[in-house]
Amino acid sequence: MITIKGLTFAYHKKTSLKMDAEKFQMNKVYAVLGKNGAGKTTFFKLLTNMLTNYSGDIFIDNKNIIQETEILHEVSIILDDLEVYKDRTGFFNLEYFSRLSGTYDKAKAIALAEQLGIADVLGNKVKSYSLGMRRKLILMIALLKDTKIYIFDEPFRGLDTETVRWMKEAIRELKNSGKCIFISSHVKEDVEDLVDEAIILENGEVKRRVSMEELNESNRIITVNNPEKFSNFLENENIPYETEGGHFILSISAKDLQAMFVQLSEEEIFIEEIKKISALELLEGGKKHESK
Ligand SMILES: Nc1ncnc2c1ncn2[C@@H]1O[C@H](COP(=O)(O)OP(=O)(O)OP(=O)(O)O)[C@@H](O)[C@H]1O
Repeated sequence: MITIKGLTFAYHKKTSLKMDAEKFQMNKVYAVLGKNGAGKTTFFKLLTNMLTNYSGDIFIDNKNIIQETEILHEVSIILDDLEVYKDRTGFFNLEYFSRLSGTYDKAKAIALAEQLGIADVLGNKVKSYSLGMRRKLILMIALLKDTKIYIFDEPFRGLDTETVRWMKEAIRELKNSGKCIFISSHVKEDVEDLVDEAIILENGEVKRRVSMEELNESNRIITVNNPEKFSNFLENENIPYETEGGHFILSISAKDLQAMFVQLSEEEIFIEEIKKISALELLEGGKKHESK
């Protein structure tokens, strides 16, 4: 398990990540989502001691990663901007990066490369690779390691649809073997069918954590003639909602919505517009109102 306590990190005095009392479990896939600059990569770098001048504590399996650094052998990380040695072969890079924190199994590397369709080019210099081939090589570097935690920064970027499917399957297999996996992505659809929970970062803070169930719920954006009356109604009925730019966001089934229509018309609240939206589409906005 990963536990974070009172974490604050600043680049040049500007707070870039703030996180408190967050826990992440094994056997789960977490998506870390957020706009450019939200703090995704910073979070990953903090988890792996690439950035250490922070206040607060990060524990992996109850070991403070600053004091007991050997626990980081249990973490594989692939950052979006990982630089491989372009003047060397694919084989060289796989062996080099594998040996940095463990052992190298050439047979496993070849088997993995065959699945990814790059076995034929592993003997060639990386500078002759296409972007997709280079991305595959980078994914292989992470997948060849046997660790408890895997961090993939934008793992699907530059990959074709078939490889995205393959990578998702690889991530599911890791999860089924009890690992904890973090992935960041800008493409929400890429993570929707994969993750157990999404961590929504905004300006370096966790805005929300959304479960898989919430991700798959269909939400509705509702515009009404009398917003004040409608919010009172929702609160009286104990229906949780969020608001965004004068609209209401509700997670409600079609059946319950029908029943609500009747009640609303009795109270002279009229719905002007309803739009269906997936939970992930909401993640960049919305102010949560828990019903009391
Ligand atoms: N080396 C650095 N020096 C100074 N500020 C930095 C540095 N790296 C990141 N930042 C700042 O920290 C904040 C978080 O950046 P980070 O790269 O973690 O965001 P991100 O969510 O990964 O963004 P992206 O989606 O663009 O990769 C941003 O405001 C960014 O400008």
